[in-house]
Parts: sequence; C-alpha cells; structure tokens
Amino acid sequence: MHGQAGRLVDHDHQPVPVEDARKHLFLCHGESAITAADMTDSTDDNDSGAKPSWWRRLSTGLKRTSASIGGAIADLVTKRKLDHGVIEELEEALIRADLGVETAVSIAGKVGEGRYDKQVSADEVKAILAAEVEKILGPVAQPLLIDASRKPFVVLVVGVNGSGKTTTIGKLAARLVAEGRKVVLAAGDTFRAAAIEQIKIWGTRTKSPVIAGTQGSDAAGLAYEALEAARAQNADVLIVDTAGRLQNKTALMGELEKIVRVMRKVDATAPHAVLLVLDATVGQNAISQVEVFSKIAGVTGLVMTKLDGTARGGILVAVAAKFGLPVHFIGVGEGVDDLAPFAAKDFAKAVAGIEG
Ligand SMILES: Nc1nc2c(ncn2[C@@H]2O[C@H](COP(=O)(O)OP(=O)(O)OP(=O)(O)O)[C@@H](O)[C@H]2O)c(=O)[nH]1
Repeated sequence: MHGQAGRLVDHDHQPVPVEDARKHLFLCHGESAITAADMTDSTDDNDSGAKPSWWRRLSTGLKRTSASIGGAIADLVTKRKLDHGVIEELEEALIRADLGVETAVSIAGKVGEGRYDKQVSADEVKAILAAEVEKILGPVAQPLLIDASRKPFVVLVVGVNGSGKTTTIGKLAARLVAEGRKVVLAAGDTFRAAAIEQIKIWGTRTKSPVIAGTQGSDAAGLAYEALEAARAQNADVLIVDTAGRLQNKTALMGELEKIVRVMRKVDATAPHAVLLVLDATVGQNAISQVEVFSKIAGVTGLVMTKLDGTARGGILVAVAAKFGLPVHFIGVGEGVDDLAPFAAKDFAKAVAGIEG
C-alpha cells in the first residue's frame, strides 16, 4: 500500500488503480454480486477505439489459444472449399486447443451446416466458433454472489498445489476490500510455510487480518479459529485457503471434510461457497480435478487461472460443457487486476481471435 485510498499494489509493489475496474462490480439487493456485466458490454459499447483494459488483457492473454485456433482456421479455409476433410481438420484443431472432443465435433458440424462445397472466409468460421462457444459458456458465467445475511460469508478455496489458489485468494480479497468489504484470510494450507507467508503478504497488501498457524498445524483447528475471529471482528467475508495434495486423496478428503465439519460448529451453514481453482495449462487434466474436488469438497464454482500461459484455453469450454458448474472468475496474469469476473461473450470472442 502506498497510502493512497483505493490503490493497491501488484506483485512488484507498483501501485495499481482499482477504482475504475471495480466501480460496478457489486449489486446491492441483500446479495452482492461480483459481476462481469459491465465488462461484457464494454467491448461493444466502446466506439472510441480505445479498448477497455480488461478486454486487452483478456485477448492478449488468450493470444496463444486464439493464434492456434485462428491459424488453423485460416490455413484450412483460405485454400479450399469446405468439405469433410476441412471439417475433420477443424475438429482436430479444436481438440488440440482442449475444447473437448464432443464440443469440437459439434462446433465443426455447425461450421459445415449448409456450407459444403462453398468457399467460406476465416472470419465467418471464427464468428460461428465464437457464437457456439458463447452458447456453452453463457449459462455458466455466473457472478460470485456474496450473501450479506451471512456474516461472515465463508469462501473455501480448494485446488491442487500450484493452481493459483493463493494468488486468487489475494486478488479476490483485493476486489472485495476495494468494494468496502471487511475480509479476513485464513492460511489453511498449513503444509507449506511458503503458502502461509504468501497469504500473510496478501493480508498486508489488502489490509485484511490473517489468521495463520505454524507450518504443520491442524488446518481444521485453524479454520475454526478463523471463523470465530472473523465473526468477532464483524467481517463480511472469510476466505479460507486449503492444501491441495492431490497425490494423497484420502488424506486430502479427510482434511477438507474435517475443515467443513469443524467450521459448521461455529456456523452450521458454512462454507457458503467452495471455489475450485483450476490451472488452464494442465489442459484435460482439469476435467479429473473437477471430478475429484466436486466429490471431496462439494465445489460450488470455478476459477480458471493462467489462461495467458497456454494454447489450451479451450479447456474452459470443455469443463463448462461437461459439468455446467458456475465459472466466477478467470485469471490472465499474475497482477492483482488480472483476475476478473468471467464474461462468456468476451471470452468466446477472444478464444476465436475476434477483435473486440
Ligand atoms: N501467468 C499467470 N500466472 C498465474 C496466474 N495465477 C497465478 N499465477 C502464478 O502461479 C503460481 C502459483 O500460484 P499460487 O497462488 O502460489 O498457487 P497455489 O495454488 O496457492 O499453490 P501452492 O501455494 O503451491 O499451493 C504463482 O507464481 C502465481 O503468480 C495467472 O492467471 N496467470
């Protein structure tokens, strides 16, 4: 922090303006929503030529994915008329971008409808791709609802190590604090000293109290203490980090179950949201992570990170098509403002490589 109201710092401790991006992020109907509505509209409403910064970050972040798909589309359709071969190759390009076999086949099929033996343009194919992807993503693009009647509203954050959990918690805390919410963080990944330290750093950055124990201490006990402390401090939101040792599923399941059981002694309705953080770079592996964590932890919503570091951004489409779980946020970089509410239309256009 640099003593400026409404400013946060990024990983390099550079001040980051948060007011503009956050202005419209909550609705106030007893329930607040971190919503993508403004961001979705902004790409269409912007006639000045200056793209909103989120759109720039999103389309730049997804460049590797869109270049791989867009390049394949251009190669395919500019040289020859549409035939079975082109459709099959299009399917393959979409599968390579991790959209999943069923989705790839269905989208390629749509491209083929009524267009066989015709010369189609790459832009036409991209438009169909974007429209089809948006159809899949539209229903899952749901804001994270913060129920103000739950005090604190408890968010349990789960995911494998390295998926971006801690960073996501920090960015989420920054958003909530920027909106005037009082946030408490619980360093529930007690296995790694570095995870505890990271949460503490985010606590300092966002001026949020952190409840942390020593490395190796009982995560459930810590979650209990954190919930009591958050309640005593009249906090609006408690965000609980967890360990993500997927290699030992039984231990992980036992630990997450215990965290939930123990927190329910303080608040029988907790946790109010269970966010699974997925790293897009793992591609199809994300599917099995959703399966495992849904079984273990009762996931209520998803956050997908690192969409900027991969050509496999289509995995978000595959996950959406398979599970239909709400996708609340996506991450396209390490900076505090590189996590934003998920907007289906923007994402679909960015994946297809369509300029906003
Ligand atoms: N490029 C990019 N990097 C990200 C994104 N989100 C997180 N990271 C980076 O990914 C790395 C792992 O993130 P963490 O937040 O430490 O992940 P974690 O799941 O808490 O991992 P553990 O602490 O190992 O459990 C860090 O270097 C983050 O800066 C993103 O959207 N894009």
